[in-house]
Amino acid sequence: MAKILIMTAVEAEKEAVKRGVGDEANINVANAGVGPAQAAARTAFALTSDDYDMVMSAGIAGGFKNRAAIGDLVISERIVAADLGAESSESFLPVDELGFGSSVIVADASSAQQMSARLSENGQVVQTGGILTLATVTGTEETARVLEQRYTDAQAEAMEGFGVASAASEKNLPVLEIRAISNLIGPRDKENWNIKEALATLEKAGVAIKEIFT
Ligand SMILES: O=C(O)c1cccc(C(=O)CC[C@H]2O[C@@H](n3cnc4c(=O)[nH]cnc43)[C@H](O)[C@@H]2O)c1
Repeated sequence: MAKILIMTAVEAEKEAVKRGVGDEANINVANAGVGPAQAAARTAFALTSDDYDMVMSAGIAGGFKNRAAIGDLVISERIVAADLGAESSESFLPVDELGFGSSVIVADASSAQQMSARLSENGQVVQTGGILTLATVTGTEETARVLEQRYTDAQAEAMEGFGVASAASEKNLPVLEIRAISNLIGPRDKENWNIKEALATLEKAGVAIKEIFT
């Protein structure tokens, strides 16, 4: 049976995933902390403790307006470091264009497809596409529109996926990011974040992971 490591940012996300996954011995859920740097460091450390076959980054996220709504689940096709690069007077230059590696990690297509099919069967609204990783939560309409135009496949943004995926890639492990939408990306308005609904969606994703991988 495949051994899976699931990294969440904070305790509430970890508990939601665990409620769905239950006590399966082949699935470990751990906290990565907030942001890509801590997530990469903690994932790399967690990967030294066991022989894992696959890594997932899971949690709540912001959804791009008209692409992913609150309560939807977004499953990654690409995990994108959206602020890794350089500004120029004309445009943002991703590291790829600077010749310093890649800002994109391709997600495991087979598990993405299985997760998407299982959750859709169970009535969950699922979106697939790019999930952006940013060290700073987007807080203006202007930045949201810039990101939408730059990443036309992006459904959601969060803060850990590329860090988790980078650690997995160092060990040549397949990786998947799954995000339950708690808020729309734009002007900061935490009172309108529906964390309860997003955590309930995350729990359903945990159930699907258990059903598929055990
Ligand atoms: O306050 C709570 O009860 C609570 C429960 C669970 C999670 C939180 C968080 O604040 C998690 C932070 C985590 O969420 C991601 N996130 C969510 N929305 C966005 C967004 O619009 N842009 C970027 N990241 C977002 C992110 O990965 C954070 O690490 C609170």
